[in-house]
Amino acid sequence: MSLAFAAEKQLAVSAVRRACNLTSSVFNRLVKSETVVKNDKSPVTVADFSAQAVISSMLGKAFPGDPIVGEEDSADLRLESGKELLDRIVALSNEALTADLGLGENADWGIGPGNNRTAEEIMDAIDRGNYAGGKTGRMWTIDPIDGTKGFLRGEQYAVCLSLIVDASVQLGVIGCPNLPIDAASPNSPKGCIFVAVRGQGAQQMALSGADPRPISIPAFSMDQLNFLESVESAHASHSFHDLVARNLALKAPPTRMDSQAKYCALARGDGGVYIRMLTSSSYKEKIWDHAPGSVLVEEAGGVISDFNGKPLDFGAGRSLGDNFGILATGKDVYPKVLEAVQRALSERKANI
Ligand SMILES: Nc1ncnc2c1ncn2[C@@H]1O[C@H](COP(=O)(O)O)[C@@H](OP(=O)(O)O)[C@H]1O
Ligand SMILES: [Mg+2]
Ligand SMILES: [Mg+2]
Ligand SMILES: [Mg+2]
Repeated sequence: MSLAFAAEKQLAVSAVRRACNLTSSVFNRLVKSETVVKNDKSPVTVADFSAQAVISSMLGKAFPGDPIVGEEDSADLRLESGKELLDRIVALSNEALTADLGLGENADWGIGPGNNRTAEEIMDAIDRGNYAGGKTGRMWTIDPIDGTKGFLRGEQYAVCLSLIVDASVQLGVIGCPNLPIDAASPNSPKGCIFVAVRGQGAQQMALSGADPRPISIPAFSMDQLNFLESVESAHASHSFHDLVARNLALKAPPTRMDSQAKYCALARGDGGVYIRMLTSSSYKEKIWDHAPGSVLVEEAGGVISDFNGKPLDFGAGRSLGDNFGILATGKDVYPKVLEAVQRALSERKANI
């Protein structure tokens, strides 16, 4: 008997790998090039749309009935002013879809030489990501480039895909083209894919699929524990995280990293706690920013919840349901860290 979600996992890894190859090549060709003026966001825009088109095209072939919650939509590309952008996206998507990787991928997924899509097909693939989400049935989430700011800085970013069934994340695949395979030697080759299927554990492999190995969250003593937090202070409140760190008397400084690479770092023990305090009461966290990371952390033996200890609600639409803050860490230290978060919340309230 084959394992649950075996076909989905195979497709998801292959789609994320092709999308990672694409985003790396856009970075090398465009972001690094000196012809791109500083603060020009177009390389990330091109890579974002193309990566979503590649993943969605493959999902559409393999699982045509499954809806997709994707971050991007093609409205801008359908305007006259979007023509040039669209041409680049079609060329890049087709380059990624038709590449012959020699990895024995399934020919039915519409990939490999000769599988070029038209501009209309590419835009339709992007727009298959417009699903509103919900409590029941199967749906995929795509975040083609998570950590767009990190991508432009040449730092961490992630290509993220998940399968949610009846509001429970069953499969998460995260590609991190800039993450060293071995965190202990930062000069080791870069580029990893993280995979988790519910009930089947968590795994890391090189982008090529080589060197697959199970990963899990090690037991941390409070002395060794450190926080993993966003680089962008607009995304998460560093000052609130500092308050929690003081409550725990942490000695190690926080590691700042963009994207769901933080969840990957946690899952293999590069850091001890993922923490994310909202900076604005009007912002709702998006399900594609946390679904793959959440199943990865759980399958690596960790716990993920909001700051009230409630599970993340992936069944309330494109945004998370009624959750406040995000906390993920190993099972053994979780109760202590949650308590420190709650103490920091009441201290902050008392000081307002
Ligand atoms: N005000 C805000 N608060 C929290 N998250 C935000 C935010 N504005 C944007 N984000 C999300 O933060 C993600 C990056 O996560 P991190 O801060 O952990 O690197 C972004 O993903 P994208 O880069 O895919 O748009 C975006 O969805
Ligand atoms: Mg994102
Ligand atoms: Mg994104
Ligand atoms: Mg975004």
